[in-house]
This record gives sequence, C-alpha cells and structure tokens, in this order.
Amino acid sequence: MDKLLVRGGRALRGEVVISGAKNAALPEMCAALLTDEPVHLINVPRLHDVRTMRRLLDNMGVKTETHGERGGMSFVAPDALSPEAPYELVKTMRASVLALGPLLARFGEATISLPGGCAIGSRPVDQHIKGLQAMGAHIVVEHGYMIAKLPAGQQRLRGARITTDMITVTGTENLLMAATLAEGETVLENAAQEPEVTDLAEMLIAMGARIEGHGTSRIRIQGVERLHGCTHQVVADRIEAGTFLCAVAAAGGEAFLRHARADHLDAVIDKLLEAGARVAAEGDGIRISSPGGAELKAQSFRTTEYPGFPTDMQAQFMALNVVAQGTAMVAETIFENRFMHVNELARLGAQIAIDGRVATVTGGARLSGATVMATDLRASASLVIAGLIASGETLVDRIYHLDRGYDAMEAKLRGLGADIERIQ
Ligand SMILES: CC(=O)N[C@H]1[C@@H](OP(=O)(O)OP(=O)(O)OC[C@H]2O[C@@H](n3ccc(=O)[nH]c3=O)[C@H](O)[C@@H]2O)O[C@H](CO)[C@@H](O)[C@@H]1O
Ligand SMILES: C=C(OP(=O)(O)O)C(=O)O
Repeated sequence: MDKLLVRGGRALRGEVVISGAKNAALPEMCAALLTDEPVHLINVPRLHDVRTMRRLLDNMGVKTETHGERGGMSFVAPDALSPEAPYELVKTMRASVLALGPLLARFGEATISLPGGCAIGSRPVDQHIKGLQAMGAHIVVEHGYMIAKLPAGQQRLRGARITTDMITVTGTENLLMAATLAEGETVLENAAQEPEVTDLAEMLIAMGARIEGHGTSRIRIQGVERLHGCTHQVVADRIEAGTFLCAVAAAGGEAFLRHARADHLDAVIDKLLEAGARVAAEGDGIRISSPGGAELKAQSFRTTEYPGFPTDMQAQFMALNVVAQGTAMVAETIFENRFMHVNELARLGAQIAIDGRVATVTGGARLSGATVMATDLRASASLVIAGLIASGETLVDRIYHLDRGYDAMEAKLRGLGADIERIQ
C-alpha cells in the first residue's frame, strides 16, 4: 500500500495547475449514458475514481477512450448495453449511483448496487429513489441492489415537481439527468447550487437538454425525446484549489493556482483573508501569499451547502487552524462523522476537542512528524498539509483515499518546493 513521506518546514513557492473537478467529471461521465452519440470530455482529472467510473461504464458496454494530453475522454453508449452497476465497483465509489438516473431515463431500467455508508457518514440515497419514484419509476431494493423499472407499457419517465427533504448534490444531479429525457416538465425544488451541478447542466444543455435555473435552488427541465453528443470541458476543481490554498497558507510562501476559480471559493477565500493571508483572483487563476500558519489567526466556520463553506474543505482548513493563533470552533453540519482526521492530527501535536458536531481547535501548536493514517479523502489531504508544517518526517499511510480524488498531489506539491515522496 502506497504511503507519502513528507519532510516539513519548507515554504511553498511557484505555480500549480488545478485539474478538472472530480465531482463534475463523475456525473458528466454518466451523462454520456443519455445518448448513443459520441460525448467528448476535456480536462478530465487523472484520478482513481475516474478510472473506477470508466470501468463501470465499460462493464455496461459503453465504448470509452482516452486521448490527448489535456485529459480528453470520449464515450459512446450504444442502444444495447447492460444497465447494471455491480457491488464490486460501487463499494469503492459511491458516485456510481449517478448511473441510476440516466440509465432509467434512456433504457427504462437500471440495477444499481446500494452504495452503503462510508467513513464520513451513513449517506443514504433515499432522496434519489423518492425523486425517481415521483417521476413514475418502480424501484425496489433487493439483495443490496436498487432495481428500477418503468411500469409496463410506459416508455419514458414523467416530469414531476420534486422537493427533496434536504439539499443533495448527487441527488440533484441524478434527477436532473433523468428529467432531461422525461415526458413533460420537471421542477427540482431545494436543488443543490454547487458549481459542479451547474457545470453538468451546461453540458446537458450542449447535448440538447432544456434546462433553466441551474445554479439556483429551483431547476426547471422540459424533457426532450432524445439528446445528442457534445464536447464539454470539465470545470476546475474548487476543492483541489482550496486544498492548495490551505497548504500555502499553512506552510507560508507564494503561489499561483492556474485555472482555479476564485468565484467558486468565496467562503474559503473569505476565511483565508480573515486569517491574514493575501488571496486574490488574477488572470486565469488565484494568487496567494502567506507568512505561514503560525502568523495567521485561527478561523471559526460551519460547513453548509454551496455557497457556504464546503464540507470537503473542513479537514484541510482545520490543519491550518491547528498552527494558527487563537481558538476556533469548526461545526460540521453536512456529515455526521467527518472528524476522523482529528485524532490523527492530535498524533502530530494538534489540540482539538470534539463535542458532537463541533470541534474546538486551540491554535498555536508546534507539530512534530509522526506516522498517521488517512481515513478518507479530505482527511488525507489535511494530514499532508499538517506534514508540510510539522518538524521532521510525517508518514501518511493509506493514501489510496487521496488517490481517489487528487490528481498527482505529491508531484504538484514538489513543484512548489515541498519535500514529499511516494513510498510504494
Ligand atoms: C461525488 C460528489 O459529488 N460528492 C460530493 C457530494 O456527495 P453526495 O451527493 O453524496 O452528498 P449529498 O449532498 O447527497 O449529502 C448531503 C447530506 O444529505 C444526506 N442525504 C443525501 C441524499 C439522500 O438521498 N439522503 C440523505 O440523507 C447525506 O447523508 C448528507 O448528510 O456532495 C457532498 C456534500 O457537498 C460532498 O461532500 C461530496 O464530495
Ligand atoms: C466526500 C467526497 O467524495 P465522495 O462523495 O466521492 O465520497 C469528497 O470529494 O470529499
């Protein structure tokens, strides 16, 4: 199992290129299921999750190809394919559930393994099921699989007004994709407004879908009979960008994040500014400079849906808070169990107390390197950031979590001057 060895204490300087977003590329790969024409994606990140999604699509009978240097991928989903997602693939990547909506909309059936929980929470998919049922699908859960079908004699899903009980990102994406081929109008109330949802909607519009209101909490979709192929560029990964912002803020130095979108990171950038870092949009990216975490002020925040502070940035910002001055309260409101990094940060010397969904960080810690264990994707990133500021060597074990969602993280950090290597 690969590990990362980080020798801390170096400032980060230079330029890093931000990749396409995992959370946009994965639904967009599934959107290719909505048409038999070729779909081309550009700027697909090189990630384990992308390879898993490709295997899932290959397994169904989709013809997939990669090409070019710029993360080019193309997909052709023929009329005859097997609309199934087996447990073996779904268990390693929850986003496999994004195949459900498109398969049901185009083929009238789908059998998808239930994703189950993961290290950050129980993560049910009841809202995806409820929404598709409102559109006329029959869905039963048997032997760990969601078996979805249209009623006998019905060719297409039917448009419906759907209000999800909570804001769900992949739920919104699944229902949005399903609604593009449904009969009549679908209105998604309480829709997620994340930039990845908007990027998916723009791709679907390029395929011929009729969608309005994406980027707001009410999305209206007029179903069409068929969609066609398209070429679409995957939006930049705001979480990868936010992770590098926190790394530079904590380690000190100056960096330019090429392709990063400041307008997708308002909540994180506001907190970095309040902490005392200098961050600004510049040309095709974001520039940051920081005197180092120990000179910054720890920041309280609570995670909420977009445009609030992203839960996917909570762990990385906490690593910065640990060395910054003062005390900060961090409230996690999206997932019930997303503080798994806290005990590992404590092994490096962090002072953090957890009370339910709130972690109180007493800043000013002097971290010293140790062996730590990554428990989920963003927890891994927070441990890497902590390693960059700890004295001595930090060995981050189980980095397969990191590889799920970061494109060449250690190479990018090395490009900024970090002392970090992968040990196989
Ligand atoms: C591939 C992808 O895009 N993953 C992102 C997506 O995950 P994902 O789409 O799985 O997260 P959701 O937005 O659905 O989850 C939000 C909350 O709603 C709950 N819920 C959700 C659906 C449902 O049917 N029932 C239910 O109870 C979840 O357990 C969670 O507590 O959004 C999360 C929240 O921004 C991010 O952390 C993930 O990185
Ligand atoms: C939780 C995340 O991803 P996923 O939904 O794919 O588990 C994440 O990207 O931080």
